[in-house]
Amino acid sequence: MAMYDVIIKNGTIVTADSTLQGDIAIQDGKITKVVTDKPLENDAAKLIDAEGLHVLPGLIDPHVHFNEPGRTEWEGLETGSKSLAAGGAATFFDMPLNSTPPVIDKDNLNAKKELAAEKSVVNARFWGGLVPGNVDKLKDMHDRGVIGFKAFMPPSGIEDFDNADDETIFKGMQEIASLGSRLAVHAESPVICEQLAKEKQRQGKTSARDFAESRPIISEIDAVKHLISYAEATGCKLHIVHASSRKVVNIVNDAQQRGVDVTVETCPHYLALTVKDLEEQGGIAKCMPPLRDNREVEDLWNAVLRGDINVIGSDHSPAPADMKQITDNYFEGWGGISGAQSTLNILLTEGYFKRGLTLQQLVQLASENPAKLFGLTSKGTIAAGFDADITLVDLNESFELQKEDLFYRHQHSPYVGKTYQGAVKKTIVNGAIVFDNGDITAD
Ligand SMILES: NC(=O)NC(NC(N)=O)C(=O)[O-]
Ligand SMILES: [Zn+2]
Ligand SMILES: [Zn+2]
Repeated sequence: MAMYDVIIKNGTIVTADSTLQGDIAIQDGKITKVVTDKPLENDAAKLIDAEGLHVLPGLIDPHVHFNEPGRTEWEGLETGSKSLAAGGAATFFDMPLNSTPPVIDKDNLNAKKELAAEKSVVNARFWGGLVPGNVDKLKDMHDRGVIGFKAFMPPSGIEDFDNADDETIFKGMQEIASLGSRLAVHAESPVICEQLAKEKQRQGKTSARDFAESRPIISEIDAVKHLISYAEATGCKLHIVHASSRKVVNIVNDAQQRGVDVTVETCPHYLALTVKDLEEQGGIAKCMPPLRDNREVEDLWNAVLRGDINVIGSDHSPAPADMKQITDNYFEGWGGISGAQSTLNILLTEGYFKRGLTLQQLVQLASENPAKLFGLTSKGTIAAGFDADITLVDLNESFELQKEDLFYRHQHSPYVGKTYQGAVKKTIVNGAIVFDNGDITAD
């Protein structure tokens, strides 16, 4: 009998605190040893030669919509989780909406948990939904392990997940504060967005730019300020998802300075795409909040580089191709980008290679921070005692993303055709190799 299940030999091991050459031993799904001063004896059932590769903690994607049960023709836990594995992620937090029924009570949560246990090739955790009328259901979901709660200020686009009015958000925050949990919010002002959208459409202005202008940055700022006031009044921990602009991040950072427990996420698409991509690629690049201009992209990168952003979520919100087709009216067509497989590629190519993001910063943002923020005490780094969630990357390999490379149910993404530097070679989840050189190898 070999001493270990797996040994990863001689890779460059990156954590938020260090970058060291060494060996990793894995037993029963856990990292049992990390040795950087001498080689480990080759006493394992499986030896992985990581010479020339970088070894990162598996990414944690805090924001995906996998749509199962009820809308698996849009994605599904199997295809969604395979795409994450192919992109180097070992864990996801699934949003409560776009699955039907949505996760707004314990029974729906249990149903989704069971499906994920059966179908996901990576670790799954869940957000619970806060919608009008379900404040008294939050505790049950909290007791069953949701990562936090999620509400929408503007309409969500899904008829069984209503947006939360102020009273729901306030009462919800009081309850969530008493549970010690966190409320994540899609923060765009429903008033500003609705009025501007009406005006645009009345004038027959429905281009990509018109759509983007109908959901301006100020609408995010207004919503975030409002939510921060509620967080201060109730003591509820707050999380702003998919901030599209540095200006939004600044509002969060100011509140953090005052001691408010508010955190902020941005997404790869706000760091890699602009409204020009929406004009050129059409519906495939439509999302809410919309893509901004180039200056916003650079400003947002500066926030990332300074450590002013807490986490990166893909906000993978897929839909079938026909729902993403827009001919001339950008107010129609599904809002949501397919991107879960590309997060690490974008952070490496746009961040590490182009803008000086260090690998340690990358690991902190994409792994350690989400683990710490959401209480995953055995994840987020590579150290003895932690779960063996590990991603092997070859920084010397570049590739052009092809449709056929995508594991999504619908093989489309605004990143297809783009060239990335740095390729995921293996993804290990709880000690098992689930992605290996282009193939899913999970049972
Ligand atoms: N119903 C959705 O999945 N919406 C999502 N859509 C986006 N971001 O365009 C989101 O997270 O708001
Ligand atoms: Zn959202
Ligand atoms: Zn989302």
